[in-house]
Amino acid sequence: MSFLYHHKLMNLCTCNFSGSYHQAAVTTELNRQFNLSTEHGQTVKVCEIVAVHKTEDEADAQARKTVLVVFAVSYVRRTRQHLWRCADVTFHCADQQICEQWVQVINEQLSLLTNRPKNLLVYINPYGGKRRGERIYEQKVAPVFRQAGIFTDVIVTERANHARDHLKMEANLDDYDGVVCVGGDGMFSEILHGLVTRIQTDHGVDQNQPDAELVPCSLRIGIIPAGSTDCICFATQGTNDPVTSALHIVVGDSQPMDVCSVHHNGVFLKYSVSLLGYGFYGDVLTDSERNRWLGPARYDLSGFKTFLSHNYYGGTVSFLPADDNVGHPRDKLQCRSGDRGWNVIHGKFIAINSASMSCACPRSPKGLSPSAHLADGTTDLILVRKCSRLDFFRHLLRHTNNDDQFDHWFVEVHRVRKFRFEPWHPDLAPLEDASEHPESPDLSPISSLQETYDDRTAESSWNCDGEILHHTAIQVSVQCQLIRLFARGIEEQQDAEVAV
Ligand SMILES: Nc1ncnc2c1ncn2[C@@H]1O[C@H](COP(=O)(O)OP(=O)(O)OP(=O)(O)O)[C@@H](O)[C@H]1O
Ligand SMILES: CCCCCCCCCCCCC/C=C/[C@@H](O)[C@H](CO)NC(C)=O
Ligand SMILES: [Ca+2]
Repeated sequence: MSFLYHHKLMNLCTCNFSGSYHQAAVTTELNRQFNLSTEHGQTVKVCEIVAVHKTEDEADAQARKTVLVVFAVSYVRRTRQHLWRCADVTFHCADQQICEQWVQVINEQLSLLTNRPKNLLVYINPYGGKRRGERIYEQKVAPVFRQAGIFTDVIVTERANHARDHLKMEANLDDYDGVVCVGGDGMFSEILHGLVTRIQTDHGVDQNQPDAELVPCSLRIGIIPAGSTDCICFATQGTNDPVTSALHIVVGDSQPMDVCSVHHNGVFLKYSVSLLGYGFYGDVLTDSERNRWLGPARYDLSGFKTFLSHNYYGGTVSFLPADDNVGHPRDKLQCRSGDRGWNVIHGKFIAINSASMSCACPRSPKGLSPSAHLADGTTDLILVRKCSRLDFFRHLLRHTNNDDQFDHWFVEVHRVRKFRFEPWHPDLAPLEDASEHPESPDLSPISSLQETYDDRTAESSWNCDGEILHHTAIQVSVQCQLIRLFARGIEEQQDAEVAV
């Protein structure tokens, strides 16, 4: 149902929300921020109303020398580039009873929206990003929650893994409709692990079994971006803006999301929702952790250093393509259990990236895999083979413009449901990789940097949503729609609402 206001309808506005209310003539006047002279109209959907409340407008009443009863409707207003703001439209009525009826009816309509959270558990990482988590929450988010009548229990974390452990062992999840994470991707990872592990424990599911059927989480997770990359927030709502996130939570958005489970020899290691990166992104993260004091700038410095190092790593990647379940009636593959359909690739790789979502972030607005989907049960496996520095630079550059970053001879991408990686054992590693491109001379003048590098012994590490994994041989399996966020994915760009 829509709540329509238009300057031509303002003087006689018909209120008939449920059929049980009599017609009411409501004299209204829009706030000064709206231009009454324009011909444009505007519709506010009830599901995008944040709150309605009676207010005082003494100044206006004095100017008009008449007593006016006023109520204000706060609603979601789209501005530019997926940014949402809370805007108010104020209605003036000559009659107190009519005003109260409007407020009551709107509140009744809001109470029918059962997807809206009423009680939230909020965790704030005071040390994420530029260390502004607490301020961001208090100044930008708490007022929106208060306005929407949401109750919160807030925990400012005192150590790494505080939020994870609290969710795993202490929190009374029945008290809440959702969990809010104020921080970056690392903090989100804590919430993810705490919540998913708790649900599996409560349901007696053993996470160490790579083929275990995991139980989806009923509680949704909201992300208030206050980290360095904030790629999960950016890729699920199109912007890293705390107020926009708060409003997606208030309106009760729900976005299912795939989660990768990562195992090593049958032992559970971690979950990942965005990037699992070996080689380049693993090395960037390892180096950046040494420079945490630099804040978000640490990624730029480490990215530059890692690019200059130009390391590559030998290994074997096996994967199960996403379309193997579909098959074809004439493919002669009979229904049998086992590992049919696995592809195996041996090679030397600068980067092995598994992007379970686009991994868009301000540095790379279209992300590592622009067409990856949030909830399709697959991850995009991107293999960047050994190539020249110049070629790798061209590849990286394409993450920042509209050119296709996969359109290089040394890059291949596969949409997969599962994959495995095994680093080459130094004694078993082939001396030459037959897959290397014959015409790819290293055009870089900095090739001396590579002289001490032994590509038969070197191993990188895995960057798992911004956390380092301590094993290199891993098995990864996508768990379709294991969690839900207070988000709706990136909306098709609409014309931003201007003053009406
Ligand atoms: N009170 C705390 N003290 C120290 N570390 C904490 C605390 N609370 C959480 N952490 C840890 O801080 C790490 C980084 O936090 P967060 O992800 O919020 O910021 P970031 O690393 O700057 O951002 P991004 O992950 O987006 O790059 C997380 O791995 C989290 O476990
Ligand atoms: C010549 C300019 C090259 C610019 C290349 C930009 C490519 C950037 C791609 C960034 C993808 C980030 C994916 C997100 C990963 C997060 O999980 C993680 C934790 O926050 N962040 C990082 C940086 O590892
Ligand atoms: Ca996916």
